[in-house]
Amino acid sequence: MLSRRLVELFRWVDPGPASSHLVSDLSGWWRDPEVLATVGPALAGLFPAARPTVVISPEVTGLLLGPLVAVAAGAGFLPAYKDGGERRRVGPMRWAGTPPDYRGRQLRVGVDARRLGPGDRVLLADDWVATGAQLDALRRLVEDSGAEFVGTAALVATCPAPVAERLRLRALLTGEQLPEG
Ligand SMILES: O=P(O)(O)OC[C@H]1O[C@H](OP(=O)(O)OP(=O)(O)O)[C@H](O)[C@@H]1O
Repeated sequence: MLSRRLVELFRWVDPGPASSHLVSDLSGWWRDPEVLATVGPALAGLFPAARPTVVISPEVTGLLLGPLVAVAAGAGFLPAYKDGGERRRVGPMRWAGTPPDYRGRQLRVGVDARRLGPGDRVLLADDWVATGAQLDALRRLVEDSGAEFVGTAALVATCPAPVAERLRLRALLTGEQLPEG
């Protein structure tokens, strides 16, 4: 079963003396053929009747995970970028600001404005919802675009309950199911 496999392959790692805390290492998930084959259908399956037209996920991990979910859901994929990144953008962007995320960063996240609008049904997807700051900004961005927000599918959810409610969050794992950091 996928959630058990995710727990088995999950690690906390010490990034070195510059850091005061352990960080999650999800590389075992992406390296595992079984996880890679099943993670998209599992997340899309959390919203079986949603019929999204597009899945949106924030860079960088979202660029890997989002398309797997989109293929399984029969939807397209729209990447969300963080402002200030290296990537060159073509066309107008639609941006939204975040409150401090799990690293204390206040970011702007954005998507290609031409690729989202009324008539779209949007499923957000991500690996880990910590504070929910990034996804909550994307939820607002989606609603401001005139598209319909259908919910959020994630592998791990550790965010506060009110945020989870706003995001209509469904996740495969809670923080308690992972080993202690
Ligand atoms: O709930 P939040 O506090 O908003 O944080 C969760 C987000 O942070 C992580 O990505 P990160 O920005 O570290 O980028 P990465 O995908 O490159 O690891 C994670 O993949 C989520 O996208």
